[in-house]
Amino acid sequence: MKQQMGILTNIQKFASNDGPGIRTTVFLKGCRLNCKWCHNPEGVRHFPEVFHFWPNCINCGNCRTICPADAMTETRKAPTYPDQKGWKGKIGSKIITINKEKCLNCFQCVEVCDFDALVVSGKFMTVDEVMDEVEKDILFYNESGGGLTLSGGEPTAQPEFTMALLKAAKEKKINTALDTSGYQSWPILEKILDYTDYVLYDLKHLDRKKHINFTGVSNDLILENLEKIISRNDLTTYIRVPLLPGVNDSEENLQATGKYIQSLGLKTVYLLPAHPFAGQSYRLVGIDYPFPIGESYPEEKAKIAQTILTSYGLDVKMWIAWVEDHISDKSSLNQTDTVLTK
Ligand SMILES: C[S@@+](CC[C@H](N)C(=O)[O-])C[C@H]1O[C@@H](n2cnc3c(N)ncnc32)[C@H](O)[C@@H]1O
Ligand code: SF4
Ligand code: SF4
Ligand code: SF4
Repeated sequence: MKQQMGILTNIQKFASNDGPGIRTTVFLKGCRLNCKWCHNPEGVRHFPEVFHFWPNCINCGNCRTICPADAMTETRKAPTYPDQKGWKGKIGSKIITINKEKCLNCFQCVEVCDFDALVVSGKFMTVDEVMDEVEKDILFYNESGGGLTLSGGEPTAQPEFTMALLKAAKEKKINTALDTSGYQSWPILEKILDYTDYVLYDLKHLDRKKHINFTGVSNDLILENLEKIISRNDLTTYIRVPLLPGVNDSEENLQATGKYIQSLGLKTVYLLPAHPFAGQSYRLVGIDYPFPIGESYPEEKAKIAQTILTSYGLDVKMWIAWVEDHISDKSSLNQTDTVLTK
C-alpha cells in the first residue's frame, strides 16, 4: 500500500518541553499562520527551501554566479552581533541575501557552496521512516510518561500525514501530543484528535483584528475549535499564552484572556514568555526579526500577567517549570537534534 508522505523540518529527540515526560518531537513544515514572532520561521512555508546560513559564508560568489533566477543579492551588511565570533567573513562587509520572491528553490546554489553556508530546510518522509526514529526511544517514553509530539509549523496543515503518524504511534502504545494553532476546519481536526492524548493550544490574542494583524488570520475558528476540544473528555488540553512584548501582553488583552478562559470553566493556564533566542534563528537565516534579540521576557512583566490571570480564579503556571515537574528522570535529558537539512 502507498505510504503517506509528509514534509518535516526536524525531528527532535529527548524533547523536554513539548508535553509530559521525555518525548520525540516531529516538526512538520508548513503553516497557514505567519506569526510575527514565530521561533520556527523555517516551518512556515510548505515546501523545501534554501536558507543562507551566513556565519559559514566566505563570500566566494559561486552561488551568485550559478543562480538562474538572479535571486542572490549582496546588499545586506553582515550583522554586527556580539556572538558572530564564528563568522568566517569580514565583519562589517556585505553578505548575501536570498530574495525569496525570486528564488525558484532549484538548489543549484547549494551544490556549489563548499562551506555549508546554504542549507535546504524541508525533507519528505514516509510515516514508517518517521516512526522508525520515534520507536527508538520507546524505553524512555515508558519510564518518563513521554511519547510523540507533533509540532511545527502546524501539524494540522498536513492532516492526512499527521493522522497517519498519530495512529501509528497509538498502535505502538506510544502516547501522543498535538502542538497546534487550532486553525483547521473542525471535521478534519476532530478526526486528528481521535488519535491524540494531549493538546497544546495557544491563545495568541483575544482581539480579532489584532490576531489578524499579528498572525495573518482571524481567531474565530481557533476559539470555536477550542470550545469543541474542551468539551471532549478523551483529551487533556493545556492552554498556553505566549507572552510577546507589545503584541499580547497589554493589560486589556490579558484581562480578556483571563475572562475567556474562566468562561470556558477551565482552571489552569500556562505562560510561555517570549523565547530570548527566537531571533537567533531569524538572524542565522537572514530574515529580519521584529523583536529584541537575546533579551529575556522581563520577570516583572510576567508577574503582572500572572496576577491579572490569577484574578480570574485561574491557576497560572510557567510552562517550563511545569514541564520540569513532569520529568521523572532529569539525568537522562540530553538534547539531541536530528536536523533534517542538508
Ligand atoms: C512554533 S509553535 C508550533 C505549533 C503551532 N503552530 C502553534 O502555534 O501552537 C509552538 C509554540 O511555540 C510558541 N512560540 C512561537 N514563537 C515563540 C516565541 N518567539 N517565544 C515563545 N514562544 C513562541 C507558540 O506560541 C506555540 O505555543
Ligand atoms: S553562500 Fe557559499 S557559495 Fe555563496 S558566497 Fe557564501 S560561501 Fe560562497
Ligand atoms: S535555490 Fe536556485 S533560484 Fe534559489 S537562490 Fe539558489 S540557485 Fe538561486
Ligand atoms: S501558528 Fe505556530 S508555527 Fe505557525 S507561525 Fe504561528 S507560532 Fe509559528
